[in-house]
Amino acid sequence: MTVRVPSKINLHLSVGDVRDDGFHELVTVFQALSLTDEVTVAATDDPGVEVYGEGEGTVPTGANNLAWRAVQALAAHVGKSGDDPKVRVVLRKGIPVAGGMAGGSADAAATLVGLAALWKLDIGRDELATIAAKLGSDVPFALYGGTALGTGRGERLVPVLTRHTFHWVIAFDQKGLSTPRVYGEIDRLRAEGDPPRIGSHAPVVEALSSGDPRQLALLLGNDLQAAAVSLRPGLRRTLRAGVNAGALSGIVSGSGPTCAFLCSDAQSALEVAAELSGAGVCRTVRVAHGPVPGARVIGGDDAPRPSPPKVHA
Ligand SMILES: C[C@@](CO)(OP(=O)(O)O)[C@H](O)COP(=O)(O)OP(=O)(O)OC[C@H]1O[C@@H](n2ccc(N)nc2=O)[C@H](O)[C@@H]1O
Ligand SMILES: Nc1ncnc2c1ncn2[C@@H]1O[C@H](COP(=O)(O)OP(=O)(O)O)[C@@H](O)[C@H]1O
Repeated sequence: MTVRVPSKINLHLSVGDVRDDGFHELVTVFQALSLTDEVTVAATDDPGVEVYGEGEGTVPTGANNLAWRAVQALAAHVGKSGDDPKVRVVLRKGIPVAGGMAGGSADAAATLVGLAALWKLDIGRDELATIAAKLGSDVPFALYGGTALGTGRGERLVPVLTRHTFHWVIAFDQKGLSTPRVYGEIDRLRAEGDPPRIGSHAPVVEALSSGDPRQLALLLGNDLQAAAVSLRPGLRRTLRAGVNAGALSGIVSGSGPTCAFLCSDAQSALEVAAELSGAGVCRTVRVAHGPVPGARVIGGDDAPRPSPPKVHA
């Protein structure tokens, strides 16, 4: 069973204070993008995880892989527990690792959807979302996709109306940034001074319903950007280079270090991507559009072997 699953960016990421459980209270607007991973789950006598593409050779393939944690969580939920569920998970990754685009969360969500189909479970997306939330704050969104307002630690979702397909250029950095480290850095910056905080999400939601990328471009905001830039100062140059290349605006995606640039249309995105590639400020440049749907089965037992993730335009 093969599942395609989107990455995400946060069009708006407002980070509140740290809670007693160590998580920060968030108000965020997620958008799912066409930069995807593909996850195949199959019954096997040789259980485990294989990783190809982004992160091949560095992403853990053992019990720490979020996809494997999803296998165990779903097995426990449906009473199939055993030490080692007899499942093989193959990840074909197009989403940058530790990039702030929720690739690990995407793989966990895809594994839940793929296994539910493989095991022919009578289980809805909302029930999967309760399991997903225990695996990580961003996992439920990868199940639903689209554009959504996230609250709590990001796991409580309501859909947001969008009237437009938005076109993005995505700049991958040389190496990833750890999410807890970036949250720690924003706490440190706030303890030392008072970095500006982004305002309400309401104007972003309005811009999404109007569908005007120019209006949306003025409103993109991320409270974690200051922390990501503090840990990775070169991101300032990347953000400038995207705008100089013709993007309407640029933002650090979630906890970074990936940068996302909003463009006026598909043609402009191709031009910005070409120019940014030549600027020497990042490892890889991709174009993507959003919103796209959440994790969905694209191939079953009888289907032809799926092609690798389509990450180029
Ligand atoms: C920042 C965001 C924005 O969407 O995504 P990424 O940029 O990492 O993809 C998320 O909040 C990341 O969500 P996710 O990566 O699922 O985080 P989790 O596994 O739940 O938590 C990892 C760690 O991040 C910190 N964390 C996460 C979520 C939150 N609301 N407050 C936090 O402080 C905590 O230190 C936690 O231990
Ligand atoms: N399936 C997976 N894909 C990517 N990373 C994973 C996976 N499972 C576990 N990890 C670990 O989680 C960390 C964060 O991964 P990722 O979800 O890609 O980043 P982010 O939280 O920035 O969006 C990685 O550094 C990696 O060690």
